[in-house]
Formats: sequence, structure tokens, C-alpha cells
Amino acid sequence: MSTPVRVAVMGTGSWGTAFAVVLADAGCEVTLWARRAEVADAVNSTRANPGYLPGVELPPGVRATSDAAEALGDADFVVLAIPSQTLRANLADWAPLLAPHTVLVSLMKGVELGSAMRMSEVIEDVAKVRPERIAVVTGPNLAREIAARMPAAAVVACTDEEVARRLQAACHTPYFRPYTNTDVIGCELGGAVKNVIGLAVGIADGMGLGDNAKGSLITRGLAETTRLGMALGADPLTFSGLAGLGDLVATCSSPLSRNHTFGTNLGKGMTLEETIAVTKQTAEGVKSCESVLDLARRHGVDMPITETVVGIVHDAKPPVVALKELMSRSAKPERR
Ligand SMILES: NC(=O)c1ccc[n+]([C@@H]2O[C@H](COP(=O)([O-])OP(=O)(O)OC[C@H]3O[C@@H](n4cnc5c(N)ncnc54)[C@H](O)[C@@H]3O)[C@@H](O)[C@H]2O)c1
Ligand SMILES: O=P(O)(O)OC[C@H](O)CO
Repeated sequence: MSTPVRVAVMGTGSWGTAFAVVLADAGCEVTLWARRAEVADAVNSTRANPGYLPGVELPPGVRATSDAAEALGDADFVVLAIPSQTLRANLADWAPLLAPHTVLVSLMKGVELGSAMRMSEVIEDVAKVRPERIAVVTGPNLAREIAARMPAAAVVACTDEEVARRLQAACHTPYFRPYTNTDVIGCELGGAVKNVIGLAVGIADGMGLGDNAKGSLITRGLAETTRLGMALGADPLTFSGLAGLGDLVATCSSPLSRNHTFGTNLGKGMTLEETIAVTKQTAEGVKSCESVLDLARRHGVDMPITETVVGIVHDAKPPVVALKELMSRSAKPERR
């Protein structure tokens, strides 16, 4: 019998825990790292993480620790499942503990504020590992559905296709179907920008603007994501795949999406402070809308929906005013 693949999952939130279930179901030995010792103890003694995934029993292949060195020591894959804006500081602590052969896997869908770096770029910068040892898992993957073992497809991206194939095998289960892709830039941008478009669609839903508005925002959102991706060297076809259209459709249709729900609350008239207060988990688009816009401006890319979301979320622009401005932009060809 071959030795099981050892995986450290750093982050015991919704997606870290759900992905740990996937990995264990695929036959991996998973160590889940929690910031707080009491969370790790509760996971080990109750086989559950009710704060994030109530009602989900964790399989025997998952155990938890709050000792990062214990989790990271001999891991074949280290899966990073924390909020994007906290990656740099956490990884600086973890980098000296990484085994030389470890592949770092980002589950995060954000762009760093200030540097406008994608998560794989932050990993390369902080952990000083080559891009061939950095992978990304993304796609239409709402954690609650995956943890209930409902069917989903995903993308496993790495510039080294062989590494992507190894990770694909490590997380392939009867309900979770990962495809490989070597376009890391496109896959990461698809995930980060869909959160911003998810906010926009949520705002429109909250305002009661109807399904034509939703279809228009999804499509034009995909157009501006693709423009940014092409400016950064991504393959435009990636955006019609799971990391682009697939994730946009799931996020913009589901009440389980934190970004969509955040936007809906704003669209219904809640203030930003009220919306933040009722949001218990990470809605990456709230911070990443600013870093995505920053990235777009650095590359001279027009992203009107992202700009509108930044106006509403960070500049307190009333959604009705933002809508009027978006609809009164000059007429344009659909493709340019
Ligand atoms: N939940 C999903 O359905 C889903 C699916 C795909 C991708 N993602 C992405 O995965 C990433 C993690 O999201 P999540 O849903 O697990 O978030 P979450 O809010 O459910 O959990 C975040 C976890 O990070 C921990 N954390 C918070 N601040 C931290 C810090 N400063 N240092 C270390 N740990 C900290 C929290 O304690 C928690 O365990 C995000 O980038 C998100 O976009 C989420
Ligand atoms: O809950 P959200 O909005 O962070 O979306 C979760 C996943 O990214 C959907 O694929």
C-alpha cells in the first residue's frame, strides 16, 4: 500500500474545513490548523466545526492542531485557507517551517491591498518558492454545498502541469471533480473579480432591479474581468471556464455566497457598518474591489462595474446614484 498524501490545511473557516473533508474523502491524511487551541480541541473531540459548518461530521482522516509546525512539518501540500489580506503576515511566520518539497496551494480569492498582488504572487514573494511549487484551487465551490458532498467541479491551476495533476488526484472524489489548468493568472483573477461582481449583483438584487440587470452585470462583469486578465497575460478562454463564468454564476445566484449576500444587504439600504456587523464570515470582494481597481488602473484597464462597487462600498455613494452613473456611460461596441 502506498503512503497517503499528507496535507496541511491552514485555516479552519468554511472553505478550509470543507476542503479538508474533500481531501480526506480522497484518501489524504489531513491536518487542519486552527488559530485558536480551543477550536482545534473542539474539532478533535466533537468531529465537527459548528462555528463554520454546522451539522457536518468530519471524516476520520481530518485532525486539527493549533501548532503550525506540527501541521506544516512533513506536508506534501500546504493549503492556505485564510482571508487574503492576512496571508502575508501569516506566511512570514510559516515560511521557515515549510518542508523543501512542499507545494503551496491557495484557496483564497482576493488581491492584496497596497501591492495589488495576486495570492500566488504574495506566496512567491514571502515564501521564496518557485511558481512550479505554487498551485491554486478555484471554481464554483460554495463551501456549505461541498461539505454536504453535493456535486461540483473545480480548477486546479499550476504552471507545472505535473504538479497540477498530483493535486488533482489528491482532491478528486465522487462529488468533487477537479480539472487542471496551467493559467494561474486567469484562474486567480476569475476568483478574485467574481467576488466584486457578486457584490454588484447582490446590490442589484437588493434594489429589486430584476433578472435582466443580473444577466447584464454577470456578462459585462465577465467582459471586464477578461479585459484585465488579457492585460496581465491570462488566457481569455479561462474566463469562460469554471474559474470565470462557472464561479460567477454560482456566486451571483446563491444566497450562500457571502459576497452576494453582502451586496444584497447594501442594495436593500443597510449602511456599510450595519452590513459588516451582520456578516460573520469573509466577503473578500469588500476589500478586493479596491485592490482589483488599483490593479486595473496600473494596467490602464477600464472596469466600470468594479469602479461602481468601490464607489458604493467605500465612498458611501448611494446605489441609485451609482446605477444612474453606470447606465449613463457613453454608448460603446460590445467588443473592443
Ligand atoms: N467559503 C467558501 O465557500 C469559499 C469557497 C472558495 C473560496 N473561498 C475563499 O477561501 C478563503 C477563506 O475563506 P473562508 O470561506 O474559509 O473564510 P471564513 O471567514 O469562513 O474563515 C476564515 C478563517 O481564517 C481565520 N482567520 C481570520 N483572520 C485571520 C488571521 N488574521 N490570521 C489567521 N487566520 C485568520 C478565521 O479564524 C477562519 O478560520 C477566502 O479567500 C475565500 O474567498 C471561500
Ligand atoms: O461566499 P463567497 O461569496 O465568498 O463565495 C464562495 C465561493 O467563492 C464560491 O465559489
